[in-house]
Amino acid sequence: MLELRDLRITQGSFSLTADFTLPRGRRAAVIGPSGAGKSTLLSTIAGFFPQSAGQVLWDGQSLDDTGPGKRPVAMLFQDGNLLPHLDIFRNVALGKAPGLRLSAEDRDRVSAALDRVGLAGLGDRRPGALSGGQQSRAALARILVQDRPLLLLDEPFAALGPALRAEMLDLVAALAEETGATLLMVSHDPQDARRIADDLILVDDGTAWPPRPALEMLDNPPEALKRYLG
Ligand SMILES: Nc1ncnc2c1ncn2[C@@H]1O[C@H](COP(=O)(O)OP(=O)(O)OP(=O)(O)O)[C@@H](O)[C@H]1O
Repeated sequence: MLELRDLRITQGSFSLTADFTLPRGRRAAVIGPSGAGKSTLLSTIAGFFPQSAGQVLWDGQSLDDTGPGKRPVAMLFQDGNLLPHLDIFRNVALGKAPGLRLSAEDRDRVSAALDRVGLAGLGDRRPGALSGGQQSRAALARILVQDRPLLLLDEPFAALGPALRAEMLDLVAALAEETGATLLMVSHDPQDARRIADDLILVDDGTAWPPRPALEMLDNPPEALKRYLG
Protein backbone atom coordinates (compact mmCIF):
# COMPACT_ATOMS: atom_id res chain seq x y z
CA MET A 1 0.00 0.00 0.00
CA LEU A 2 1.17 3.49 -0.85
CA GLU A 3 0.55 6.08 1.82
CA LEU A 4 1.15 9.79 1.56
CA ARG A 5 0.91 11.07 5.11
CA ASP A 6 0.43 14.81 5.56
CA LEU A 7 2.73 15.30 2.59
CA ARG A 8 3.68 18.80 1.55
CA ILE A 9 5.81 19.59 -1.47
CA THR A 10 7.06 23.11 -2.13
CA GLN A 11 8.96 24.46 -5.09
CA GLY A 12 9.37 28.26 -5.12
CA SER A 13 5.87 29.70 -4.75
CA PHE A 14 4.31 26.35 -5.69
CA SER A 15 2.92 24.15 -2.94
CA LEU A 16 1.05 20.83 -3.01
CA THR A 17 -0.40 18.75 -0.20
CA ALA A 18 -1.47 15.11 -0.25
CA ASP A 19 -2.85 12.86 2.47
CA PHE A 20 -4.19 9.53 1.25
CA THR A 21 -3.55 5.83 0.72
CA LEU A 22 -3.66 3.72 -2.43
CA PRO A 23 -4.07 -0.02 -1.82
CA ARG A 24 -1.80 -2.56 -3.48
CA GLY A 25 -2.81 -3.51 -6.99
CA ARG A 26 -4.96 -0.43 -7.58
CA ARG A 27 -4.52 1.57 -10.75
CA ALA A 28 -4.94 5.32 -10.40
CA ALA A 29 -4.97 8.01 -13.07
CA VAL A 30 -3.50 11.33 -11.91
CA ILE A 31 -5.35 14.15 -13.64
CA GLY A 32 -5.38 17.93 -13.33
CA PRO A 33 -4.46 21.20 -15.00
CA SER A 34 -1.04 21.95 -16.38
CA GLY A 35 1.31 23.12 -13.65
CA ALA A 36 -0.88 21.63 -10.88
CA GLY A 37 1.95 19.43 -9.68
CA LYS A 38 1.27 15.97 -11.10
CA SER A 39 4.86 15.33 -12.23
CA THR A 40 6.24 16.80 -9.03
CA LEU A 41 4.05 14.46 -6.97
CA LEU A 42 5.38 11.41 -8.84
CA SER A 43 8.96 12.69 -8.50
CA THR A 44 8.55 12.98 -4.76
CA ILE A 45 7.09 9.46 -4.46
CA ALA A 46 10.04 8.18 -6.53
CA GLY A 47 12.51 10.03 -4.30
CA PHE A 48 13.83 12.43 -6.95
CA PHE A 49 12.36 15.51 -5.30
CA PRO A 50 12.26 15.89 -1.51
CA GLN A 51 9.08 16.83 0.31
CA SER A 52 9.14 19.73 2.75
CA ALA A 53 6.89 17.96 5.27
CA GLY A 54 5.14 14.64 5.84
CA GLN A 55 6.02 11.15 4.70
CA VAL A 56 5.86 8.73 1.80
CA LEU A 57 5.29 5.16 3.05
CA TRP A 58 5.14 1.80 1.34
CA ASP A 59 3.45 -1.02 3.26
CA GLY A 60 3.75 1.06 6.41
CA GLN A 61 7.50 1.73 6.08
CA SER A 62 8.70 5.28 5.54
CA LEU A 63 10.76 5.74 2.38
CA ASP A 64 12.29 9.01 3.58
CA ASP A 65 15.76 7.55 4.05
CA THR A 66 15.61 5.40 0.94
CA GLY A 67 17.23 6.77 -2.24
CA PRO A 68 15.40 6.60 -5.58
CA GLY A 69 17.25 3.48 -6.76
CA LYS A 70 16.31 1.54 -3.64
CA ARG A 71 12.64 2.49 -3.49
CA PRO A 72 10.04 -0.11 -4.51
CA VAL A 73 9.34 2.12 -7.49
CA ALA A 74 9.86 2.01 -11.25
CA MET A 75 9.18 5.20 -13.20
CA LEU A 76 8.44 5.74 -16.86
CA PHE A 77 8.65 9.18 -18.47
CA GLN A 78 7.12 10.44 -21.70
CA ASP A 79 10.26 10.04 -23.76
CA GLY A 80 10.98 6.58 -22.33
CA ASN A 81 14.59 7.59 -21.62
CA LEU A 82 16.05 5.05 -24.03
CA LEU A 83 19.76 5.54 -24.66
CA PRO A 84 20.27 6.02 -28.42
CA HIS A 85 23.70 4.36 -28.60
CA LEU A 86 22.66 1.11 -26.93
CA ASP A 87 20.60 -1.62 -28.57
CA ILE A 88 17.16 -2.43 -27.20
CA PHE A 89 18.32 -5.53 -25.35
CA ARG A 90 20.87 -3.49 -23.42
CA ASN A 91 18.47 -0.61 -22.89
CA VAL A 92 16.06 -3.03 -21.25
CA ALA A 93 18.89 -4.74 -19.36
CA LEU A 94 19.76 -1.41 -17.74
CA GLY A 95 16.59 -1.86 -15.70
CA LYS A 96 18.03 -5.08 -14.30
CA ALA A 97 21.73 -4.26 -13.95
CA PRO A 98 22.73 -0.59 -14.33
CA GLY A 99 26.35 -1.64 -14.99
CA LEU A 100 25.19 -4.14 -17.63
CA ARG A 101 26.96 -7.04 -15.91
CA LEU A 102 24.33 -9.61 -16.68
CA SER A 103 23.96 -13.11 -15.31
CA ALA A 104 22.42 -15.79 -17.53
CA GLU A 105 19.28 -15.39 -15.45
CA ASP A 106 19.26 -11.62 -16.10
CA ARG A 107 19.58 -12.23 -19.82
CA ASP A 108 16.67 -14.65 -19.74
CA ARG A 109 14.61 -12.12 -17.81
CA VAL A 110 15.35 -9.39 -20.38
CA SER A 111 14.48 -11.72 -23.27
CA ALA A 112 11.24 -12.73 -21.56
CA ALA A 113 10.32 -9.07 -21.02
CA LEU A 114 11.02 -8.27 -24.68
CA ASP A 115 8.81 -11.19 -25.70
CA ARG A 116 6.06 -10.09 -23.35
CA VAL A 117 5.86 -6.58 -24.82
CA GLY A 118 5.93 -7.89 -28.38
CA LEU A 119 9.55 -7.08 -29.28
CA ALA A 120 10.93 -10.61 -29.67
CA GLY A 121 13.71 -10.59 -32.26
CA LEU A 122 14.24 -6.82 -32.13
CA GLY A 123 16.71 -6.76 -29.23
CA ASP A 124 19.69 -5.95 -31.40
CA ARG A 125 18.18 -2.79 -32.89
CA ARG A 126 18.94 0.66 -31.60
CA PRO A 127 16.01 2.84 -30.49
CA GLY A 128 16.32 4.96 -33.64
CA ALA A 129 15.48 1.90 -35.73
CA LEU A 130 12.18 1.30 -33.92
CA SER A 131 8.79 2.97 -34.38
CA GLY A 132 7.40 5.21 -31.64
CA GLY A 133 5.13 2.43 -30.42
CA GLN A 134 7.99 -0.07 -30.36
CA GLN A 135 10.10 2.40 -28.38
CA SER A 136 7.28 2.68 -25.85
CA ARG A 137 7.18 -1.10 -25.62
CA ALA A 138 10.93 -1.20 -24.96
CA ALA A 139 10.58 1.41 -22.21
CA LEU A 140 7.81 -0.71 -20.68
CA ALA A 141 10.02 -3.82 -20.85
CA ARG A 142 12.68 -1.92 -18.94
CA ILE A 143 10.37 -1.13 -16.06
CA LEU A 144 9.06 -4.70 -16.18
CA VAL A 145 12.51 -6.21 -15.53
CA GLN A 146 12.94 -3.96 -12.50
CA ASP A 147 10.31 -6.07 -10.69
CA ARG A 148 9.10 -3.16 -8.57
CA PRO A 149 5.65 -3.23 -7.00
CA LEU A 150 4.87 0.45 -7.62
CA LEU A 151 4.83 1.80 -11.17
CA LEU A 152 4.79 5.54 -11.80
CA LEU A 153 4.01 6.57 -15.37
CA ASP A 154 4.28 10.25 -16.32
CA GLU A 155 2.31 10.78 -19.52
CA PRO A 156 4.10 7.81 -21.03
CA PHE A 157 2.23 7.66 -24.34
CA ALA A 158 1.39 11.31 -24.95
CA ALA A 159 3.35 11.32 -28.21
CA LEU A 160 1.47 8.36 -29.70
CA GLY A 161 -1.68 8.47 -31.82
CA PRO A 162 -5.02 7.41 -30.28
CA ALA A 163 -5.12 3.80 -31.52
CA LEU A 164 -1.54 3.08 -30.53
CA ARG A 165 -2.05 4.79 -27.19
CA ALA A 166 -5.08 2.64 -26.47
CA GLU A 167 -3.04 -0.46 -27.34
CA MET A 168 -0.21 0.59 -24.99
CA LEU A 169 -2.65 1.37 -22.17
CA ASP A 170 -4.15 -2.09 -22.54
CA LEU A 171 -0.66 -3.57 -22.37
CA VAL A 172 0.13 -1.58 -19.21
CA ALA A 173 -3.14 -2.73 -17.63
CA ALA A 174 -2.38 -6.36 -18.52
CA LEU A 175 1.17 -6.11 -17.13
CA ALA A 176 -0.06 -4.49 -13.93
CA GLU A 177 -2.65 -7.26 -13.58
CA GLU A 178 -0.09 -10.03 -14.15
CA THR A 179 2.47 -8.60 -11.73
CA GLY A 180 0.03 -7.25 -9.14
CA ALA A 181 1.71 -3.86 -9.43
CA THR A 182 0.18 -0.70 -8.06
CA LEU A 183 0.02 2.00 -10.70
CA LEU A 184 -0.08 5.78 -10.77
CA MET A 185 -0.32 7.25 -14.23
CA VAL A 186 -0.36 10.94 -15.11
CA SER A 187 -2.52 11.66 -18.12
CA HIS A 188 -4.26 14.66 -19.61
CA ASP A 189 -6.89 12.54 -21.27
CA PRO A 190 -9.93 11.37 -19.28
CA GLN A 191 -10.35 8.59 -21.85
CA ASP A 192 -7.04 7.12 -20.64
CA ALA A 193 -8.45 7.07 -17.12
CA ARG A 194 -11.64 5.41 -18.31
CA ARG A 195 -9.61 2.80 -20.13
CA ILE A 196 -7.32 1.55 -17.39
CA ALA A 197 -7.84 3.26 -14.06
CA ASP A 198 -9.78 2.03 -11.04
CA ASP A 199 -9.34 5.37 -9.33
CA LEU A 200 -8.80 8.97 -10.19
CA ILE A 201 -6.53 11.30 -8.25
CA LEU A 202 -7.36 14.91 -9.02
CA VAL A 203 -4.50 17.36 -8.59
CA ASP A 204 -5.78 20.90 -8.44
CA ASP A 205 -5.38 24.11 -6.52
CA GLY A 206 -2.55 22.92 -4.29
CA THR A 207 -4.05 19.54 -3.37
CA ALA A 208 -3.74 15.99 -4.62
CA TRP A 209 -7.18 14.68 -3.67
CA PRO A 210 -7.59 11.13 -2.34
CA PRO A 211 -8.27 8.49 -5.00
CA ARG A 212 -11.91 7.98 -5.88
CA PRO A 213 -13.51 5.53 -8.32
CA ALA A 214 -12.62 6.81 -11.80
CA LEU A 215 -15.87 6.11 -13.62
CA GLU A 216 -17.98 7.57 -10.84
CA MET A 217 -15.80 10.73 -10.83
CA LEU A 218 -15.87 11.13 -14.61
CA ASP A 219 -19.59 10.47 -14.94
CA ASN A 220 -20.45 12.78 -12.11
CA PRO A 221 -17.49 15.16 -11.76
CA PRO A 222 -17.05 17.42 -8.75
CA GLU A 223 -16.68 21.15 -9.54
CA ALA A 224 -12.87 21.15 -9.75
CA LEU A 225 -12.85 18.20 -12.16
CA LYS A 226 -15.66 19.75 -14.20
CA ARG A 227 -13.53 22.88 -14.61
CA TYR A 228 -10.64 20.77 -15.84
CA LEU A 229 -12.71 18.64 -18.20
CA GLY A 230 -14.30 21.81 -19.64
N1 LIG B 1 12.64 23.89 -11.03
C1 LIG B 1 11.53 24.51 -10.62
N2 LIG B 1 11.61 25.60 -9.79
C2 LIG B 1 10.49 26.21 -9.35
N3 LIG B 1 9.24 25.82 -9.69
C3 LIG B 1 9.12 24.77 -10.51
C4 LIG B 1 10.25 24.06 -11.02
N4 LIG B 1 9.80 23.04 -11.79
C5 LIG B 1 8.44 23.11 -11.77
N5 LIG B 1 8.04 24.15 -11.01
C6 LIG B 1 6.65 24.54 -10.72
O1 LIG B 1 6.04 23.49 -10.02
C7 LIG B 1 4.67 23.40 -10.37
C8 LIG B 1 4.28 21.96 -10.68
O2 LIG B 1 4.90 21.53 -11.90
P1 LIG B 1 4.61 20.08 -12.50
O3 LIG B 1 5.50 19.91 -13.66
O4 LIG B 1 4.67 19.09 -11.40
O5 LIG B 1 3.09 20.22 -12.96
P2 LIG B 1 2.25 19.22 -13.85
O6 LIG B 1 0.89 19.17 -13.21
O7 LIG B 1 2.95 17.93 -14.02
O8 LIG B 1 2.17 20.02 -15.21
P3 LIG B 1 2.03 19.50 -16.74
O9 LIG B 1 0.67 18.87 -16.83
O10 LIG B 1 2.09 20.77 -17.53
O11 LIG B 1 3.15 18.56 -17.03
C9 LIG B 1 4.45 24.35 -11.54
O12 LIG B 1 3.76 25.47 -11.05
C10 LIG B 1 5.85 24.69 -12.00
O13 LIG B 1 5.87 26.01 -12.46
